Amino acid sequence: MIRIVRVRDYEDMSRQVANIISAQIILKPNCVLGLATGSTPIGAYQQLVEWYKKGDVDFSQVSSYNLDEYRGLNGDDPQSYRYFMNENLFNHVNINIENTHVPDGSNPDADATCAEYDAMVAAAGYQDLQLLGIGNNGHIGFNEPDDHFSYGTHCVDLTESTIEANSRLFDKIEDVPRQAYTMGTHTIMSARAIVVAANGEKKAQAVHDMVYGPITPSCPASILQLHSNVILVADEAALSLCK
Ligand SMILES: N[C@@H]1[C@@H](O)[C@H](O)[C@@H](COP(=O)(O)O)O[C@@H]1O
Repeated sequence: MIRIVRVRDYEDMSRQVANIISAQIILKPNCVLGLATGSTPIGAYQQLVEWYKKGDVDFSQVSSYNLDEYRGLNGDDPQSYRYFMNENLFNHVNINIENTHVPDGSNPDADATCAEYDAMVAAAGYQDLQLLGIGNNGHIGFNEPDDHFSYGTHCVDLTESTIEANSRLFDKIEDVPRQAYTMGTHTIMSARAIVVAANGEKKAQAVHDMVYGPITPSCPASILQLHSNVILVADEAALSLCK
């Protein structure tokens, strides 16, 4: 079931999402968080850093597993998702960096990287709370539209639309990696609770299809309808097709 929280704007969305994450940490200080990258969660991470500095949220026992990483990028690369997480959250709070996990984009052995990542998430007991953004084409993590749902962590060929959407963060489109390692559907759906954040008109079709469309791998996010505890935090623009 997907519960919808309507918010005014990006700032409001960020505060609501940060509140859900901090509530999870307060309820279970040693919780396992599933974390996401992209423009969407940046505001929520900033809010959490602010509350951490005020002493209202303590990450000392938290562990985290990120959804995805570009294949071929080292964690020191400013375009890598490991770098993004360090810059936007981990370096500013008291999380033990050893307890933060991102698939190893520098390992060209896809089978080994993915198997190792799945084993780690499973050994941690899966995510208490998974944070998700949504791609313009309905992708979650880097699970792109396909003819079947993926299972565990795997290597994907990014679609042209995703490469184009993400090229805004690179100097030129040729620099965007063509492949990524991503948690699969089973891993994402194994989380006890899931919060999806979405803002802006570009997400409207994907948000509509996620909530009201058929459950189909052509909109990977639609599988969230089968999860018992999903909260969608979205602004009016992202909800504009959900009448
Ligand atoms: N792999 C990431 C996703 O995890 C993210 O949710 C999505 C939306 O990104 P944004 O938040 O920048 O719109 O696309 C990226 O490609």
